[in-house]
Amino acid sequence: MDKLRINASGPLDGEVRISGAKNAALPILMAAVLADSDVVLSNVPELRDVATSCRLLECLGAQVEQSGHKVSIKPQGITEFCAPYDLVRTMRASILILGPLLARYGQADVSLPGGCAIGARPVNLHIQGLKAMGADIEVEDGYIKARVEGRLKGANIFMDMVSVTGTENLLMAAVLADGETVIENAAREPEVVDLANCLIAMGAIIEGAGTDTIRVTGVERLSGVDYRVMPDRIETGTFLVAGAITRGRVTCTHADPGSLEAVLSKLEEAGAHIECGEDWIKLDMKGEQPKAVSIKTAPYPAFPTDMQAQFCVLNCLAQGTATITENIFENRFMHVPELMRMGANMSLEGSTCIIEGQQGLSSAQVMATDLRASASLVIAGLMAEGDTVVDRIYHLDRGYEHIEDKFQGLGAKVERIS
Ligand SMILES: CC(=O)N[C@H]1[C@@H](OP(=O)(O)OP(=O)(O)OC[C@H]2O[C@@H](n3ccc(=O)[nH]c3=O)[C@H](O)[C@@H]2O)O[C@H](CO)[C@@H](O)[C@@H]1O
Ligand SMILES: C=C(OP(=O)(O)O)C(=O)O
Repeated sequence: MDKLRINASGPLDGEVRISGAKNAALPILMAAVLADSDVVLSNVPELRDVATSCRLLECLGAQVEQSGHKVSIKPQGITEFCAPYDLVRTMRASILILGPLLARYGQADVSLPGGCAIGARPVNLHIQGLKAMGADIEVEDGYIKARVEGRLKGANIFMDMVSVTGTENLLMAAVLADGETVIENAAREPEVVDLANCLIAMGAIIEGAGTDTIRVTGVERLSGVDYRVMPDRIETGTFLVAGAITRGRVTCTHADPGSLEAVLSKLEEAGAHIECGEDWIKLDMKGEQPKAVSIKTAPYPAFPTDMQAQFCVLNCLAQGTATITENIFENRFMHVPELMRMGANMSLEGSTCIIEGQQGLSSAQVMATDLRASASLVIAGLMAEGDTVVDRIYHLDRGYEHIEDKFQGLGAKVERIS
């Protein structure tokens, strides 16, 4: 099994090209099921989750060709409607196939995704919303079995909690439903907006994406599309934090500064000098140690839970003491004990982590437990004397494209070992 070996690297310096967003690419790949002609996507990151999504589409009968960052999908041949356990268990976002299959073909059997390292992650809101649109749904033998006679019906849906994939699933179901659907308390994440833009380019009628009320007027058919996936704001944030903790200078190109306001404002509070252009962000610490910053995660536009682990590391290496409160997932501090093994001064009180900053960390063999926890251990290794070895990096390969090459391009000592 692959591992990453990281050594103390001095200030990072240089440019890194940001890839397409995993969390936008995955729903958009699933949306191809809704089209009645070819869908061609560009800026799709080469990630394990993307490969899994392509396998899932093929398993349904679609023809999928992947060449670099381009994925072409011919959805016309879909004749199977089951997302099997073997695929779903490796990627929770497989649940995003439920809405499109049901809306387009009236049936879907999707293995129930299990709990995972960061929390239980139920899908009750996805199921309730689809039921409100007229679907019959049973959970049997570990599968969500959904059926509808004819088209789904437009409905008014109030989501009890803000759910990103829940909003996306219901949005993809609503675009082919009969009549108007209103999704209230919808997620406002930029990836929801990217999906909505792609659906609109396919012929869907959607208003309000990016606000908490999305209105959809269902249409009878959607056509294929050529669509470019938005830049990955979490990958961008991860490289900026790596620049900040190493007191370096990092420019992210092909990025989307508008999707990162909460993160950039916390980096500025930490003492970073930030400059943005239309599609680039430059961070310069001018050789200074960052200052500790307190954070509370919450749905967009507030601070993203997917950047929480990386900011834990920033605080471990900052001047002062700060608290980080995780409000989205009940078990998303799995990186804390690993960082403590590297000498970090941290303690947990319920959903809050209290962190006292210091100048450096010590190396250790550490284990990645989930995607962003893994990223946090890699950046921690950049400020630890000796070899830090991060095990179980298949989590990282789910969400970061060529991570070791990108870090090497910034002067970091990060290498993949078998
Ligand atoms: C593929 C993708 O886009 N993944 C992102 C998505 O995950 P995902 O869409 O799975 O996360 P949600 O926004 O749904 O989860 C938010 C909260 O709602 C709860 N919940 C959700 C659905 C439901 O039916 N019932 C329920 O109780 C969850 O347990 C969690 O506590 O948003 C998360 C929150 O920004 C990010 O960390 C993930 O990177
Ligand atoms: C939790 C994440 O992803 P997923 O929802 O795909 O598990 C993430 O991207 O940090």
